[in-house]
Amino acid sequence: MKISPSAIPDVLVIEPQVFRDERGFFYESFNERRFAELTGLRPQFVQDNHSKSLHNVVRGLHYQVGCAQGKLVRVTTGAIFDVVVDMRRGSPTFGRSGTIELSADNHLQLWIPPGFAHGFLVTSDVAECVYKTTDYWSPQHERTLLWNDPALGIDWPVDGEPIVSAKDKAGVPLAQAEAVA
Ligand SMILES: Cc1cn([C@H]2C[C@H](O)[C@@H](COP(=O)(O)OP(=O)(O)O[C@H]3O[C@H](C)C(=O)[C@H](O)[C@H]3O)O2)c(=O)[nH]c1=O
Repeated sequence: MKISPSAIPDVLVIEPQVFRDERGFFYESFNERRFAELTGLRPQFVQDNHSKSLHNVVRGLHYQVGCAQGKLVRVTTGAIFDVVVDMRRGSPTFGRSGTIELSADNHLQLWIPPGFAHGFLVTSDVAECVYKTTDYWSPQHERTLLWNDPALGIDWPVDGEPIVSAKDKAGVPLAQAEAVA
């Protein structure tokens, strides 16, 4: 397993060691001891999520206030353009976005600390995204940042009009968004 920093300090890119043979491949998708050795972090995950999305779907940008979730995200089918935005009040990178391709082929994972909005665009025909969270989903604490707010400066590689939920279409621009204390 290799850990590399991303454009935003604290957001980490994880490249697992993949063992391939004539049958296929095997890799440890999470190892608490190894993760702690390499990052100094011991996130306590309480929830595993799995979503499947069609081509050109955008999900997000979601975050929680009061019970912010850290997330360990990977893709098991297809590929996504994954996006994080720093929503931590007082952060020197507040409002800064980071993007990365996560795919079933590259096996990359993203560690997103609590306090970040997260979302993605599906760039393959279909994509399955699985991720662990360090706190429970809480609808009343969930906030939606407008995914295509020009102030975020995110160059989404959309294929025409993306498929976006009503909730996400009603997202809040960064200038009006609630920060995470
Ligand atoms: C997030 C969540 C949702 N739900 C239910 C609520 C809805 O009935 C249904 C779909 O929820 P939603 O449209 O919010 O799903 P996504 O748009 O994939 O939300 C996720 O989008 C971005 C990518 C994230 O990083 C978040 O983890 C998460 O907010 O699942 C649950 O029962 N538990 C949950 O933890």
